[in-house]
Amino acid sequence: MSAAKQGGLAEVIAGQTGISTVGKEGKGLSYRGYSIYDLAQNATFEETAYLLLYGRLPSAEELNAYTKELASHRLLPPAIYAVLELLPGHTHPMDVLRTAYSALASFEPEEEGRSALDITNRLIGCTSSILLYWYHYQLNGKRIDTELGNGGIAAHFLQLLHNREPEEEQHVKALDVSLILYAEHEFNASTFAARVTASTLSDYYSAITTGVGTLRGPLHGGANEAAMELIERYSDPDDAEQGLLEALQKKQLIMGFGHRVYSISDPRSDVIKTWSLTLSEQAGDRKLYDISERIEQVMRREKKLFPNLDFYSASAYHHLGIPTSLFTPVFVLSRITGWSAHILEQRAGNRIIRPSADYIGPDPQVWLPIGQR
Ligand SMILES: CC(=O)SCCNC(=O)CCNC(=O)[C@H](O)C(C)(C)COP(=O)(O)OP(=O)(O)OC[C@H]1O[C@@H](n2cnc3c(N)ncnc32)[C@H](O)[C@@H]1OP(=O)(O)O
Ligand SMILES: O=C([O-])CC(=O)C(=O)O
Repeated sequence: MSAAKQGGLAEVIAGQTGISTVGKEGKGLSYRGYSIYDLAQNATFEETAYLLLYGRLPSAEELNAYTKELASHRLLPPAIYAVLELLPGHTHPMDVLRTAYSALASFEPEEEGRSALDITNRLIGCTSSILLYWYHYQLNGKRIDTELGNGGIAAHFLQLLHNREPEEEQHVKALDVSLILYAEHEFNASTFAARVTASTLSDYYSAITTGVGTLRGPLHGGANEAAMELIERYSDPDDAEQGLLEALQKKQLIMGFGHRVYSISDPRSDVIKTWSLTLSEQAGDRKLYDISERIEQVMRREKKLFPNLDFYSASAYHHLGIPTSLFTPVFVLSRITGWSAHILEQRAGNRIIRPSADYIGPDPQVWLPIGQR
């Protein structure tokens, strides 16, 4: 490894987990032993959340009760709606989520007989309410009813976003699959950061807001928004190829490509790519998909790099009518499950996470009184 490539805890085993594995060669992604492909094909997001949080698949009765429980959390305390109304329209929606979670901590703290699991379910259930109440209020001063809709998390999100019941069952399914794919990924940066916070015996909300803040960066969850900005820059695939070659010549990072663990492909990318194509064809508009595919070809040819989950999520979300600034918050809606499972696992076998550093600073110095410096 070159000197420049040191750091970032690359390939360091930083602990144990029973929640998910990306496999030894980074291609066998599974949650609690279930392949991501089986889950994306057969499960719902609620079923996946249950699996991650309770450690096993639910029975039909348990799933029904759990889905209802999550739906019972859509109403927020009046003070939270008031806080959301105070946040200006230029606030990044990730800041909105972080702030609302923090505010909720003072109204529904962990200490008052609420377990971390209770709060997890509360946050999964009310995240769309937080995000879309703020979004509509800032966009057109409208105070939406956040309890609307009978469906699960994906249907609720789309209903609040578009102010109507989702017309296309395929749209709900596509978002549901995306939430499954985004739910959990071992010791990624935001999960690891949340575990560090949990390891100090801090409260659950602090660990979750740590996760939100860490996910926001474009090298991690923020890459889905950056990927959309990239794709939208180009008028057609040839334009994209030319633009990309110029960007690579300038040594620019192409967001939505590469991965710390995977070296050949991200197993989640094929699944979301298929959905991106389905949604594009359904919309009768393949422009973004075709541009994305050309970018993928150029990245493979020029850099031997492959799209990660964030890349085709961008065009898929676009066809679901999700504004780009809400892409990373949708990632949060899903990843709360993974973060929470890890916070619980960390607490169950806790030892404070505190690595050591290799000191490369100055040799011991002679103290100079302030007047002599
Ligand atoms: C759901 C998720 O969070 S997935 C990750 C989302 N993030 C992104 O898509 C951001 C773009 N990708 C990246 O920045 C990186 O690939 C990361 C952050 C995902 C992984 O980082 P690292 O493991 O540190 O990758 P590393 O820097 O070692 O990459 C190896 C080489 O490939 C290059 N490279 C890696 N990704 C990219 C990229 N997206 N565009 C251009 N070059 C890249 C690096 O510059 C480096 O080149 P060098 O050896 O000449 O310096
Ligand atoms: O694992 C990582 O480093 C990033 C990632 O793909 C995720 O968090 O889903």
